Amino acid sequence: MPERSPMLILASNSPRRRELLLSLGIPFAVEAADIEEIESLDDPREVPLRNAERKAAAVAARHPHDPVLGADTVIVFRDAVIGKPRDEADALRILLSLAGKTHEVVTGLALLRCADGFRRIWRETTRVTFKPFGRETAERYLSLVSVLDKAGAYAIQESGEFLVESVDGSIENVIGLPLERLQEELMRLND
Ligand SMILES: Cc1cn([C@H]2C[C@H](O)[C@@H](COP(=O)(O)OP(=O)(O)OP(=O)(O)O)O2)c(=O)[nH]c1=O
Repeated sequence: MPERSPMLILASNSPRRRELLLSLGIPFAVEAADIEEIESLDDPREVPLRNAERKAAAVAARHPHDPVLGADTVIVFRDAVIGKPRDEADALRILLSLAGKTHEVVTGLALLRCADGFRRIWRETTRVTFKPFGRETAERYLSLVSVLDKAGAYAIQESGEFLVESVDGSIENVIGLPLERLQEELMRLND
């Protein structure tokens, strides 16, 4: 028997995910998985799914009676994954490569509970189109926003208007946690 009532655990270091999950008004605890993330696979859209599953599984193994949520956000552009930039120069290169074009922001989600084998793994995609900006705008953006911990070297929630022309899909998904489907999946935990 568990020593306390089961509680949702968010397997993440991301303050943005914490804030988004808080907005659902569900009690939860946070315990980061700290796994090594996969950076590429033949199918780039599989990368966030596998990473989300690995993050959730690492924490779920330590708390078999609690449901655990893992998530991973990547950019997919020209059939390749763009993760977090290595350094400022890499960030500038990434932003310039995305300027004037449309990319996908793909978040993988995994909700696992070891005790009864509950297992839901899904992904959500948002299409983001960047303005056709040049080096000056990209450098100005990088001087304003800290991007080294952000997939694709930008944060739509921080001065995103510098870069973003349009968004097709969930904005929360771009920030790291798509809430609508998540809410539905969380309700299944009690079925
Ligand atoms: C594109 C984009 C990404 N991001 C963030 C979301 C994610 O936190 C991060 C992508 O890295 P992730 O590896 O998905 O997450 P993380 O390392 O921050 O946290 P953890 O693995 O512990 O859950 O980039 C934004 O905040 N805004 C954006 O516009």
